[in-house]
Amino acid sequence: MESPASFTGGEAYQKDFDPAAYLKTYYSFGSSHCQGNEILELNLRSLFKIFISGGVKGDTLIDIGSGPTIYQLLSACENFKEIIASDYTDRNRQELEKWLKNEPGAFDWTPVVKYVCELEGDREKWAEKEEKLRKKVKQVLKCDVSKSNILAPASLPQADCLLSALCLEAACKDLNSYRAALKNISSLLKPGGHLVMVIVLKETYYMVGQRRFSCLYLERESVEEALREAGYDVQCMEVTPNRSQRTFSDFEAVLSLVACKRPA
Ligand SMILES: C[S@@+](CC[C@H](N)C(=O)[O-])C[C@H]1O[C@@H](n2cnc3c(N)ncnc32)[C@H](O)[C@@H]1O
Repeated sequence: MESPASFTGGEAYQKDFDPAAYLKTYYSFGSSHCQGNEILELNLRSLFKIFISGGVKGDTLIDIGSGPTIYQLLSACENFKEIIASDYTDRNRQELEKWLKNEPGAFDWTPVVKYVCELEGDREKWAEKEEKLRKKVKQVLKCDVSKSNILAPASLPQADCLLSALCLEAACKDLNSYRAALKNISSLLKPGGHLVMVIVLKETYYMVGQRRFSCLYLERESVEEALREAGYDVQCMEVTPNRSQRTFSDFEAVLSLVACKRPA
């Protein structure tokens, strides 16, 4: 199946991607939006398994296409000294900064942080974890995965770990650009370093408020092939079918993975 003709590229993201609507739809815990919550819980458990049980660790982690969200960093922040977040749009980066600076009007991640603390063994440590994460995120940078230097004009030393959740399939028009984007982001990773990804499979669109955003239709096999071609050995991969109601998007499964960058 082809992704829809109406590809929503950088301009659409910059103009129409509303961080508040996105957060409300997909990241309200305890709201009536069950789909977001189930998938969010699944992703939080996968990231817990990868970082806490699986022990992916190091000095620096770069999160690519962070959007306005921090859930993906909650377990990771236990295992890295420094985190760099990044996103394409100004509004997403501002929304993220608002939470990092604990400013009024920032999204309330407390229920999500509590859930992760519970997974990690002590629900009561949520305020400590929020503070830890706020300290560890050193920068929020502009990023464009379609460029060879994705963080230009910034330039960073290669990191021990790259994390990317739900970004490349949103940012890329076709499989060729997906493969190219994977290679672009990989230049930021040390040989032997880990790439952690959360990916939606067989999705063609997702809604942000009333706006429909396109998604590159991906199958597990195309992801595996793109990773091999970009120089990775996949260490673990888990596919979970989507059993929830499909109101805001049409994905069929979520894939989480850890891959290791082969030495050059
Ligand atoms: C579905 S959201 C995912 C956000 C967040 N990582 C999450 O897990 O909810 C897709 C993100 O990709 C970003 N994006 C779109 N095009 C991009 C590009 N060319 N380079 C980097 N990020 C891009 C968007 O700004 C948006 O934040």
